[in-house]
Amino acid sequence: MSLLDLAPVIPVVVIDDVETAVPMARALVSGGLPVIEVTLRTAPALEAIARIAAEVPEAQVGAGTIRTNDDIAAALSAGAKFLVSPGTTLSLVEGMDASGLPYLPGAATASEAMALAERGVKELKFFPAEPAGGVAYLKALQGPLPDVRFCPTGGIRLTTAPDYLALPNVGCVGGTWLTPADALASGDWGRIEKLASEAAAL
Ligand SMILES: O=C(O)C(=O)C[C@H](O)[C@H](O)COP(=O)(O)O
Repeated sequence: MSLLDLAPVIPVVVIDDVETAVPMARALVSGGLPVIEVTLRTAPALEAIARIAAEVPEAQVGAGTIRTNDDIAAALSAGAKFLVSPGTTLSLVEGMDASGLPYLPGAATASEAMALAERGVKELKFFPAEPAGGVAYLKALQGPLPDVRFCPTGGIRLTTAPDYLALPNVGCVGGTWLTPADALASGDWGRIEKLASEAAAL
């Protein structure tokens, strides 16, 4: 099944302390969000992916902020199940394709989406969703690019997600609002599970 259709929301997670990775993933899964993107923005990110992959088998853990082919290799060896990038270069999409994993390459314009669709890649991350034009922009892309589907991410919250999810060219949305830094730091797994269950009901 397509990455876009597994859950209405993909939590985008920034891990500062590797010890939070497994309880956080369990809270997200219990709340109903099994697809989790761990951004490669922090030092513990790869170890966090490895631990979630090993200890939370119900989760589908992927690597976000993929920018280089070295990132792809590192994500693969950590056990990532999918790859997400904020934007796309030719070598990056070639590397993602060669990885054998599902992937969501980033695109923010009609031209970027067309370049990927020309290669047969038609499921994309729309980033940064809100600054790039949000719901109105995606609605406008639907006419000329009806076969391209998106996971918009960037500035989306629980209250704005439904407008995106109502679009026919949106499969799911991504966001960091499910795992607030203060909830991770204080180990407030109940709060994260509640945020996940609200999002899973969208
Ligand atoms: O790190 C990445 O790979 C990214 O592409 C950026 C993230 O998806 C956004 O930063 C989402 O963050 P919020 O706007 O807080 O929901």
